[in-house]
Amino acid sequence: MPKDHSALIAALAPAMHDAGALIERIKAAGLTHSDKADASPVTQADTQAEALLEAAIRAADPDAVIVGEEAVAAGIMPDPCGRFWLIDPLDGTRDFIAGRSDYSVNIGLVEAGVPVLGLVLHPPTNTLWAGARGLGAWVERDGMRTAIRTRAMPPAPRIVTSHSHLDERTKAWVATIPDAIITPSGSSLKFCLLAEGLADLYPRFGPTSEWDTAAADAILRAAGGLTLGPDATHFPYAKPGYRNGAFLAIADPACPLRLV
Ligand SMILES: Nc1ncnc2c1ncn2[C@@H]1O[C@H](COP(=O)(O)O)[C@@H](OP(=O)(O)O)[C@H]1O
Ligand SMILES: [Mg+2]
Repeated sequence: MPKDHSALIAALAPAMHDAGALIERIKAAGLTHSDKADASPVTQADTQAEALLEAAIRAADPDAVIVGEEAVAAGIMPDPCGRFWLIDPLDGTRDFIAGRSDYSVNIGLVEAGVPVLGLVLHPPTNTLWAGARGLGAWVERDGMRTAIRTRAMPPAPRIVTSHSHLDERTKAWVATIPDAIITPSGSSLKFCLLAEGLADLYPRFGPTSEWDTAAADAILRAAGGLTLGPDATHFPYAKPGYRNGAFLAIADPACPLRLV
């Protein structure tokens, strides 16, 4: 029997901090990066952090199916199934390489196509967001845990968009929202801003993979928000190749906005 969600988060949180510390050490020592087969960048930090996180999941959940971004890049991709973990050891690699601070470490658990548990760490500040279906969501800063919740939609909504991959369709959608305040940000931290009640909408038309979004999406859902696909149903996981199409993350579930 796998541990319950609360015990899994407690067991994995130390590994999240260890992965963050490892990434910061590698950054301080001077980064080199190479390009993967899909031309996206990878650093030593990505591969070493993924090995650490995969070992931690195996220790906490011995029969786990684990899908890691770097393992997939190396040709190891289990088929989507009813229950599996997703690891993105360093999301926002372009921002990381560019010297910006919005990158994150991500572990998510998907059950029956729904992201039900997530942990997201921001290495530069050692901030950890976590949450699970039925448990709520929280953030830990300086060892202090605070419960988090999404906010009601304000008259001037804050919209978060990708720093590195902002496409024309996303720009066009954002332009239709009156009085929007746009905040560019890298990585899954955009979902965390919604979960924490600091932003309202995260539209994304360009492609991502499920490891980019599962952990933080689980935290957003646990904090009261939702993520919808273009057909206005809950954005599903366990898709072929773990490929994400367009989605709209929404803080306030009463918000009527949709992607199309
Ligand atoms: N063309 C593309 N195809 C698939 N994923 C893409 C992509 N362009 C960006 N991404 C994903 O978007 C993530 C970055 O998100 P953001 O732009 O919000 O910072 C990247 O994560 P990595 O940095 O882990 O590779 C990458 O996986
Ligand atoms: Mg990523």
